[in-house]
Amino acid sequence: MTALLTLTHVQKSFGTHHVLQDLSFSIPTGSIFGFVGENGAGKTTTMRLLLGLEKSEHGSILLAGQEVTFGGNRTNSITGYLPDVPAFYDYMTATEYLTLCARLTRIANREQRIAEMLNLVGLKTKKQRIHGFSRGMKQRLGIAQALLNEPQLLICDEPTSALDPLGRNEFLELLATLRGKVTVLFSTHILSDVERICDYVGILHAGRMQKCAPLSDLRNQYGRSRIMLTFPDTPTAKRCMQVLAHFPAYAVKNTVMIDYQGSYTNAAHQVLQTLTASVTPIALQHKCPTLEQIFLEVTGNAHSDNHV
Ligand SMILES: Nc1ncnc2c1ncn2[C@@H]1O[C@H](COP(=O)(O)OP(=O)(O)OP(=O)(O)O)[C@@H](O)[C@H]1O
Repeated sequence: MTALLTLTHVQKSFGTHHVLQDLSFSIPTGSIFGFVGENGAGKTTTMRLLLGLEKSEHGSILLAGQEVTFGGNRTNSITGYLPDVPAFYDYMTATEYLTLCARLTRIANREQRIAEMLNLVGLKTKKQRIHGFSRGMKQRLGIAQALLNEPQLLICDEPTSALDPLGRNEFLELLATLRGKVTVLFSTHILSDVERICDYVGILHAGRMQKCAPLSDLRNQYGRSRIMLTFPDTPTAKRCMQVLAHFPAYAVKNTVMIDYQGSYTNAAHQVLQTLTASVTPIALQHKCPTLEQIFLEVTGNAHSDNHV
């Protein structure tokens, strides 16, 4: 794995509040990296450090082999940034606005690059002014702007939080098309969005990166896989609990949940072999651990009462 971005032992405090205590992690080149943490965990602070907008007390940040420094803007030429609600000059059209940005940042081949970006994000409106854009269109224009300078790293700070389900869906599909072309740092509270498009996940908690791994590894390591049996009624589910007395199972109304480790096939086989004819389920479902379960476990917020 080659890493585009590496943070090593980064510390950042505001007065006596130690927000980042010892933050170390890497983002593999070309990946979509889901950056998650509770409110106030320090995600925005980390992104501001990556953009050279905050000064750390300790540690180093290397982006594409270059040191990121406070107030320095060298690495910003290879970084794109998309905030949750991007601001524009609303009286302009998308093309006018991108032309202004391209002029300010001295981008070569302006016209061609702008046309490519508008095409990439699917904004075909030539004459419409930005004030008439939906939130989703504005977010897509935000991506076009952030990608204008062909960055190696695209930082997105809660980019879907202000979007409706349709806009969110379109936005995620667009972000997923960037996989392998741009390395994306995707900060969000919406864990289902991370599950949908990210290959790597970093969980920030108590000033440190508690876990940083491919999502598939976290699924294997954390969270419980379950088998869910559905019965026609609650009494049958209760009878099933008696039959499965030696399994780590619990009943919720007419369903029975069974935790298992290892192979799903083996676990399902054992359960079905143990069941008797009087407790035949009407459905059997395999429940994979969700990122939410994993997140709660890693941050120490998982409840022992595991009813779903
Ligand atoms: N300029 C500042 N001065 C003082 N405290 C700050 C400053 N910026 C951030 N903080 C504090 O640092 C902590 C981390 O804030 P940050 O915005 O980085 O968290 P976050 O993980 O992005 O949270 P959220 O998910 O709510 O946006 C918070 O307690 C916040 O109040």
